Amino acid sequence: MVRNIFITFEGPEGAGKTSVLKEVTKRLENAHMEFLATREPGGIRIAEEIREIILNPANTEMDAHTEALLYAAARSQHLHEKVEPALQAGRVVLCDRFIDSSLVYQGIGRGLGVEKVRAINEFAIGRRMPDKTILFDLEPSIGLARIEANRKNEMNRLDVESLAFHEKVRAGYLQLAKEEPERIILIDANRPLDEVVEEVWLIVKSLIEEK
Ligand SMILES: Nc1ncnc2c1ncn2[C@@H]1O[C@H](COP(=O)(O)OP(=O)(O)OP(=O)(O)O)[C@@H](O)[C@H]1O
Ligand SMILES: Cc1cn([C@H]2C[C@H](O)[C@@H](COP(=O)(O)O)O2)c(=O)[nH]c1=O
Repeated sequence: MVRNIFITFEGPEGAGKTSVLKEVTKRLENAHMEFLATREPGGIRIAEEIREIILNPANTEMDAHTEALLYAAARSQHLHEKVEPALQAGRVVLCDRFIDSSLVYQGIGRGLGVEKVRAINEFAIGRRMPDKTILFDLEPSIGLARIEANRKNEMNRLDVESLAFHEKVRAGYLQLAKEEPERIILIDANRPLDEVVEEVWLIVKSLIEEK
């Protein structure tokens, strides 16, 4: 049975997207589901190399336009090389971040404007949008504290932005969720990890079953 569905995980830093994706992946494996779990920026060699450049804390001189274009370039390559083929093969695709991250981090956080950032992304990805997006909502101070508390988590060039930047990002996500309630499912990420995993698993399972 073809179950191609494109689901993205979005949210501010430390909201738990990566941790939850890992657990959901295990459950999909146990259910013998054909799926691809991937991330942005990255997921393939070229995009991982672009990721290194964007997130390197030493690259302090990077202009906001350059940053937006690099994210869009990584997204284009990742989409065409990995995501589209998986969807065409009938797989469930789960992706840790996608276009909404650019709309809020570059469009709102950096102040480039959502519509300008959307336009360069339309060039990068055409009409492809996620079927559903799970938005992990969390106060940025809590997410950043989670990252800092775990010494294994390195702070990247975006993590070290001011709290005010991260608060704009969160507000941007909540605004997007208001504008697109059909696509964006808002969840409260300020709960114990196992509770969040359970909720997200039920959402993913029902989306796949509805397909
Ligand atoms: N619900 C939770 N409660 C407490 N700690 C959590 C929870 N979810 C994740 N964490 C911890 O917070 C840190 C960040 O989690 P994770 O990497 O999953 O977040 P993320 O949303 O992917 O962050 P980023 O976008 O910055 O990569 C990790 O140390 C993780 O163990
Ligand atoms: C896709 C995308 C990401 N970002 C930011 C968000 C995070 O700070 C980093 C990615 O790190 P993570 O640990 O994998 O979450 O990049 C962005 O600003 N714009 C984007 O399009």
